[in-house]
Amino acid sequence: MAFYSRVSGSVGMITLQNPPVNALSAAVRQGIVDTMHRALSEPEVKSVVICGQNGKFCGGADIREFGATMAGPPLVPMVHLIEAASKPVVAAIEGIALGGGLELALSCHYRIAHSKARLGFPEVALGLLPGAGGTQRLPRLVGVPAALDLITTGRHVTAAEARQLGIVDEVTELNAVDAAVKFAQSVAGKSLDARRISTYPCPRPPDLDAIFERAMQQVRRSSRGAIAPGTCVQAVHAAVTLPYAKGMERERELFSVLFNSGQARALQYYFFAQRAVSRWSTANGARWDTSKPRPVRKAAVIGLGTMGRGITVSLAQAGFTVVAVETQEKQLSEAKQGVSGMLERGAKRRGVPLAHDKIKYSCSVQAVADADLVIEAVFEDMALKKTVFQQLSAICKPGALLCTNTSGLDIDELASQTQSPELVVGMHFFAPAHVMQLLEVVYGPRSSPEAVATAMQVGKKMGKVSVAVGNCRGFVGNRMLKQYLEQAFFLLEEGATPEQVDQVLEEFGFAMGVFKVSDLSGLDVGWKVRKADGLVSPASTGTSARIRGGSRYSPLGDLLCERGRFGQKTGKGWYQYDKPGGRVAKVDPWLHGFLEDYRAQHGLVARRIDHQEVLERCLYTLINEGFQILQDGIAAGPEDIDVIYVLGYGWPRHRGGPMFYASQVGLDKVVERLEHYQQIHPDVPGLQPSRLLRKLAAINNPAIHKWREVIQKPRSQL
Ligand SMILES: CCC/C=C/C(=O)SCCNC(=O)CCNC(=O)[C@H](O)C(C)(C)COP(=O)([O-])OP(=O)([O-])OC[C@H]1O[C@@H](n2cnc3c(N)ncnc32)[C@H](O)[C@@H]1OP(=O)([O-])[O-]
Repeated sequence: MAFYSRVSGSVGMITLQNPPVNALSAAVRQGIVDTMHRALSEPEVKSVVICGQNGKFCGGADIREFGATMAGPPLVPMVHLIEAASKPVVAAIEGIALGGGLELALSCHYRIAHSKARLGFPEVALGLLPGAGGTQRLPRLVGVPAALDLITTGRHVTAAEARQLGIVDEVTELNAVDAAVKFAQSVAGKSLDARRISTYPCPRPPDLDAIFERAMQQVRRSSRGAIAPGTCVQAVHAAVTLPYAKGMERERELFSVLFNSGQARALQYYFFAQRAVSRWSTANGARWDTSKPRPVRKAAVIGLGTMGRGITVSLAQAGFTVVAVETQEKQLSEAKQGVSGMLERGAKRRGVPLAHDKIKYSCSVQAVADADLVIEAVFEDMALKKTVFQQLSAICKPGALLCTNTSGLDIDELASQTQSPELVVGMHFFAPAHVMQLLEVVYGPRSSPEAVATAMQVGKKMGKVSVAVGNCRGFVGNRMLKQYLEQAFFLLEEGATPEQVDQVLEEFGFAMGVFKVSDLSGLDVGWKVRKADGLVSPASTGTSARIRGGSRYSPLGDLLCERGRFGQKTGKGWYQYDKPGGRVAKVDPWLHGFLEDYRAQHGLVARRIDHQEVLERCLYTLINEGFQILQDGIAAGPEDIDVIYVLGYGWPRHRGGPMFYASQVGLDKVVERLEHYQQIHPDVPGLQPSRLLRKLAAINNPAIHKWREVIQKPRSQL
C-alpha cells in the first residue's frame, strides 16, 4: 500500500510500503493513485514527495503478480496521472529505483537520489521491456545511445552515473527524503511545462540508423536467442520515430508480445529459483532456518593451481584473511604472482581497494593451524586428497571446517580420514573460481547442519550463489553432464560431426557446444578421471572396445588423448586451432577422417542425424539424470538443478534451466522420446526414464512448483 502524510505544512508525502523492496503490487498502485488524488485536492499542499519505506524507493512491478490476473489500477495511467499533476512531484530515491520503480520516478517532475542508490531497467533479465513508458521517456531524457545501453543490458547505475546521464537532478549524501522535501518546497508554484519528460522531443543524432543497427548487432551477439533485448531496441526506436502517444502504443504492443512469451515465464521462474536456493534443506532434514553458521574470519587454501588461486582471490576480495599454501617453492612464487595480477585486475575493474594484505603465503601446511575454514584444492586424486585430509585433521584447531574443492569425488571417504567427519563438506567452485558465480556445497552423510550452514554463508560472502547438494559421484552438475557428454560421443559414432552437434546446442542457446567446451577445458581432465575409474581399457580381452560394465561406452575421447589432442592447450582436439592455446575453433578434416576410420573399424555405418535427435538425446538424457538426482534426494528441488545448470554450465537462462525446460516441453513427451531412443539403443542406461520422471508424467505434468510434493524424501542417512 501507500501511506499519505503531510510534512512541513505544505508537502504531501506518499510513502510506498510493500516489504522487502516496495514492489508495485495492486495495493501499492491503488495507494499511489488514491494518495495522489488526495494531495492534488488539498489546497494547503503545494508540492508532493514520493518515497519508499525502509530506505528503498521501489524495486519495480511486483513480479509475483505476473502469473495472476491483473488487479488494481494499471501502471501506465498511474504514471500519467503523476506526470500530469498540477503540483510538482519529487521522487526521493533511496536504495533502489528499478524497473517500474524507475518509471515511477521518471513520471515525477524531479528526482533526488541518495549517493548509495542504484537505478536501472532490469526488465530485460525477466524477458520484458520497461512497459510503463520507460522506453519512451528514457531516450527523451538521456538520448538514444545511453537509453539503448541501459534498457538492453538491464545494468544498474550508481546515483553518480545517473546524475551524469541526467536521470536525477540532485545527489545527496544526507537523508534523501529530507532533501526531497526541501527541494519540493523550493519548487512549489513553479511552472511544470519543462518538467514533463513525455513532452520532450526525442533527440535524433545524425547517425541514428547506424546506432540502431549497431545496437541490434550487439544484442544478437550477446543474447543467444533471447528475444527481449532485440524487442527493447525496437521499442526505443519507436520513441525516435513516433510521437509520444503512438510510441506508447507501440511499447504496449511489444510489451504484450514479451509478457506472453515462454521466455518471460522461464526468466521469471529463474529469478525466484535463484533466490529459493538460499533456503536450502538436506536429505537428513537440516534446514537453512534452523542451522546456525559458525563465524569464519580466517580461511586457508591448500594447493595454488588454477582453482586454488581463484578461490584465494575470491576469499580475499570478500574480506577474509587467507593463508595460501603451496608446498613447492617454485609453484608458490608463481602462484603469488598469478594471484597478485588477478587481484590488481579485479581491483581496477571493480574500483575497490587491493586485497594483497589479506593473504599470507606459505610452503607449509602447518600454517593453516589456526584457520576457521580450510579449502583443499589439490590435484583431483583421491589418494592425494586423503593424505591432505589426514594432515589437516592432525594440524587444524578443533572446530575448523575442512572443505574440499573436488568436482566429484566421495566427500564421505575424505571425511573418514579425519577425527571430525561432521566438519567436512565439499565446496565445489567452477573455473575461473574468482569469476564464476556458482558454488556447489556438498554435504556428506555425516556433515553437520552447522558445517553446511557455514559453507553456504561463506559462499554468500564470496558473492557466490551457493546450492546445497548431496554426496554422489559428480554431485549434481557433473553427474548430469556425464550423460550429456556420453550422448554427444555416441552421436559422433553414429554419423554426426562435432560441429554439427555444437551448432544444434548453440542454436538452442548454449554459448558453446559440448565439443568446444571440451576443447576449452581440456580433454585430458576427463581422461584422467576415466583412467582412475578403470574405464579407459576394456575390462578383459575379448570384451568389445565399446562396452564397459555391460553398457555402451565410447572410447573416442580416450583415443584423441592418446594422440596428444587435449584441446585448445595443444592446438588440437575436437577442432583444430592455429596454435597451442589458440581460441578460434576450426573444422578439422583430420578428425572427420579419424571418425570414418573408427566407424569402419567397429562396423558402424554413418547415418544422417537430424537436429531434433541431437537435441533430444543430449538434453533429455541430462534431464533424465536430473530426475534421478531428485529421486535420490541429492538435490532438494528442481530449482537447485536449474540454478546449477544456468550458472555453472551455460544453460541458456531464457530457457529457465533443464528441469524448467522439461516442464515446458511436457514430461510425457520427454518420457515418450526417451523410450523411443531406448528401444533403438537398449545398451544405454541413461535413456531409461527415471521412476520419478515417469511418475510425474503419469499424473498429468504437474506445475514445476508442485514437484516437491511428489518427490519422496529419502530416509535420513544420519
Ligand atoms: C508494465 C510493467 C513494466 C514494469 C516491469 C517491472 O518493473 S519488472 C520488475 C523490475 N524489477 C526488477 O527486476 C528488480 C528485481 N529485484 C532485484 O534485482 C533484487 O531483488 C534487488 C536488487 C531489488 C534486491 O536485491 P537483494 O539481494 O537485496 O535481495 P533479493 O534479490 O534476495 O530480494 C529480496 C526479496 O525481494 C523479492 N523481490 C525483489 N524484487 C521483487 C519484485 N520486483 N517483485 C517481487 N518480489 C521481489 C525477492 O524475490 C526476495 O524475496 P524472498 O526470496 O526473500 O522471498
